[in-house]
Amino acid sequence: MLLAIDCGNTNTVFSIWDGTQFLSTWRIATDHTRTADEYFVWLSSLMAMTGTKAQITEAIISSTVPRVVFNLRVLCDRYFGCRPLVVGKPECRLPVAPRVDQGTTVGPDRLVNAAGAHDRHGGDLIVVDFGTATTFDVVDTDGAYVGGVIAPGVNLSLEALHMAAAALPHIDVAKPAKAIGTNTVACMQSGVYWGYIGLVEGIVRQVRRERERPTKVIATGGLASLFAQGTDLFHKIEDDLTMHGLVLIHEFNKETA
Ligand SMILES: Nc1ncnc2c1ncn2[C@@H]1O[C@H](COP(=O)(O)OP(=O)(O)O)[C@@H](O)[C@H]1O
Ligand SMILES: CC(C)(COP(=O)(O)O)[C@@H](O)C(=O)NCCC(=O)O
Ligand SMILES: [K+]
Repeated sequence: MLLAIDCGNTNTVFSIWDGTQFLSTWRIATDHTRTADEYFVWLSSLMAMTGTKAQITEAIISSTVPRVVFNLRVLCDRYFGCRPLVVGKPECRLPVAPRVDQGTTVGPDRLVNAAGAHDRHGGDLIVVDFGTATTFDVVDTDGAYVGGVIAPGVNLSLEALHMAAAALPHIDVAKPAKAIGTNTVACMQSGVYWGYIGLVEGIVRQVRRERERPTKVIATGGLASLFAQGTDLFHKIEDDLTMHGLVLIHEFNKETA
């Protein structure tokens, strides 16, 4: 079975793919000091507690945090006896090569999202991923990642408000009942929620103007469904998009080996 690992700047997600479906998905805070042994204790206790019977023999990793890859590699080697494929490394091939400036490094999560979304929806696409940063990945008709947009993430924006202004509390993102807030928290929620809807709609409008062709918008990431309540921009919301892309890239590399 395949262990697929999606490491973001905030959270790292582990999913087990049995060849047909995901058996389980678990999330842990991203921490580059976590050792292979710690990952294994955590993983094996979750497997035992949920009765997940999985013989892991293969692994694929996408990480936006380069420092965590070392310990994840050790995890795969020591406990699962395999060498993981790491997206972004030369030995990991992509179904379609990205078309970007020479010498640039695209976040592996964005390459994975592009592959996963194109497999499900075809081109042309914009994938919006609400992570630590909010990314917009533009996917061409043939599935190539051709660029995009990186905007500050929703929680980063809230954190920045709280950090910079003495009277503004730490709050969670939520869809406010009204745009006009009648208390501090409601005002902040409105600023971030409706400000973000404006950001997403504005960026998509501008990208579509540059692309001059019909382009579907696919959203992913934990906050996608919350923002879908404020706009009809999204053709589809897919929580498992990155994981789907990881499985796809793994299969592609096996087939073309
Ligand atoms: N369902 C959710 N509801 C509220 N906040 C969420 C949810 N899922 C993720 N978040 C928050 O969104 C931010 C991005 O999370 P995540 O998608 O895991 O980012 P990354 O992939 O960059 O690690 C984090 O601050 C996280 O706490
Ligand atoms: C933009 C990102 C920080 C998003 O990461 P995430 O929010 O998923 O942790 C990541 O994709 C990244 O580090 N990218 C490198 C630069 C680029 O994609 O062009
Ligand atoms: K991500």
